[in-house]
Amino acid sequence: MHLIDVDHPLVAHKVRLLRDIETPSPLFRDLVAELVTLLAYEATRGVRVEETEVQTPLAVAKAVRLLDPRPLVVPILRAGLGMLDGMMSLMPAAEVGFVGMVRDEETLQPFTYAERLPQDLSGRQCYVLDPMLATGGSLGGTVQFLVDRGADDITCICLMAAPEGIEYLRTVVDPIGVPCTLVVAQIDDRLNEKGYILPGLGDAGDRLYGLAQ
Ligand SMILES: O=P(O)(O)OC[C@H]1O[C@H](OP(=O)(O)OP(=O)(O)O)[C@H](O)[C@@H]1O
Ligand SMILES: O=c1cc[nH]c(=O)[nH]1
Ligand SMILES: [Mg+2]
Repeated sequence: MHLIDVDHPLVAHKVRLLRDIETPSPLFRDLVAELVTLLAYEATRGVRVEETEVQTPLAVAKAVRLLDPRPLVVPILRAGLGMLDGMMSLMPAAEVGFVGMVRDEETLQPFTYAERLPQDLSGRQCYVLDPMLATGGSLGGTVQFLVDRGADDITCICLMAAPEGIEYLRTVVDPIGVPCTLVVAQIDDRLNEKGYILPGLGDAGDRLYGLAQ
């Protein structure tokens, strides 16, 4: 697994605002979208393109266009949905598949309650979105879904990751042998006893959309 820890002062500035307990949901949502576009710039560096030409008003220029099949963006609901618009604004031609997962707060095991992915993902580049990589169960489970459908190139984009989650993801991804990149804005210190990232930002889904019952 290839790890990219994005080191950029604007990213760090926005992460501070995101962490702040005083940041209200509307601003939190805007910050998540802004951060995603900054991370996506790094994450899509390897997006597959083919050479073509374009007619300008003056001459023919060499150019590139996204290669088919188009990339697939996969937000992990709920919190990953907050990252979708920012990603799609950078890559509007991409398609979108959905995975809904929620952690059991006692066992910390993810429960899959929704899944809408293309049957055949062979030859597709997949971009998985989830702001938080804590134990890694949710992201690891999603990567496994994609690999089972034939995905052969996976990039995960997270805002915050715990070292424990990164190591767990490696144990899922490395034996599979599919190229996988993890792009993160911030690697935090550790998990607390309830599986929350420290210092983190709390529950990303709740901060985006309100308290879940
Ligand atoms: O790495 P893990 O230990 O699996 O934890 C991370 C998961 O927890 C959060 O989702 P949550 O289960 O709170 O669901 P939500 O997005 O609906 O709030 C987060 O968005 C990740 O999906
Ligand atoms: O810190 C954490 C861990 C899991 N899910 C979150 O939203 N935040
Ligand atoms: Mg949550």
